Amino acid sequence: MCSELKNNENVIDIQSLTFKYGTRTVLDNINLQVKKGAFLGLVGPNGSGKSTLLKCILGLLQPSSGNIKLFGKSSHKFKDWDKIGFVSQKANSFNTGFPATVYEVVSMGLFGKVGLFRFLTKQHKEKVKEAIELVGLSEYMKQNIGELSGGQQQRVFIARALVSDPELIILDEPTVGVDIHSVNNFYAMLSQLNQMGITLLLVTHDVSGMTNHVNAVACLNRHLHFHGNTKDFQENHKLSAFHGQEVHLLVHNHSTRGGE
Ligand SMILES: Nc1ncnc2c1ncn2[C@@H]1O[C@H](COP(=O)(O)OP(=O)(O)OP(=O)(O)O)[C@@H](O)[C@H]1O
Repeated sequence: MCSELKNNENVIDIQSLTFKYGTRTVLDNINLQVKKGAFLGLVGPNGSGKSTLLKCILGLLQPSSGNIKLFGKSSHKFKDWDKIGFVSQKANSFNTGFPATVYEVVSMGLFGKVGLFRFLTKQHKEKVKEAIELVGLSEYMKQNIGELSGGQQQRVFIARALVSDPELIILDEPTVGVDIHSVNNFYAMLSQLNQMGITLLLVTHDVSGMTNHVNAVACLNRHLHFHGNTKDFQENHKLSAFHGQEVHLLVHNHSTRGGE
């Protein structure tokens, strides 16, 4: 699926990035590299600049200074947006009362490639089914999305991102509103996608939930305070320095089924 970049190459390369809203600096000299195959958790307190950083990466905001490269290309010259899937908070991304089946919602992920109101080919239809299967929702294919649980709905949005064969998926707080049992399964599914070679950047407040699944963590609070592997992240002194108080991580080694 993801063959163009070698394993040690950067999917995202952020160099000396500063972003200001007016005169207020909310991102200050950020340097962050996300390697191909990484599953990076980006954490930080409210207002620390996480969404702003994502918007800069996605080309929705222009940095005040610094550079962002996506797949080795400057973000302002980057055109292969098909390579990047984006899954936002469920509540912000979709009106779940919308009368559409799981199959229809996932098909929408192909509109960028196929065009709106064009017919899907047999291969496209197979692709949609494959994506739904990958997120474990085959039996819900014909069900209305509004009838699914929060965790299942988020899986639908992942499948919608997967149909265009992205090499990187960026997730902004995808577990907000998802019950605790479904969250574990949701992370396990993300790990599976990562093992298939998809690079993942997960923005979350759920520090304890994600720690067992991601393979690297970045801590943002206007500055990048830490970027490294989960083992180092779990050392309390790093977290203390970051949050200004002692933080205890809950690390769950079991996976709980149910709740979906
Ligand atoms: N459009 C805007 N205009 C001015 N200031 C903004 C704007 N959007 C965000 N901010 C401010 O920039 C700072 C960073 O916001 P941002 O939304 O990036 O943080 P965040 O880490 O994603 O927060 P949260 O976890 O609460 O979603 C905050 O102080 C916020 O108030």
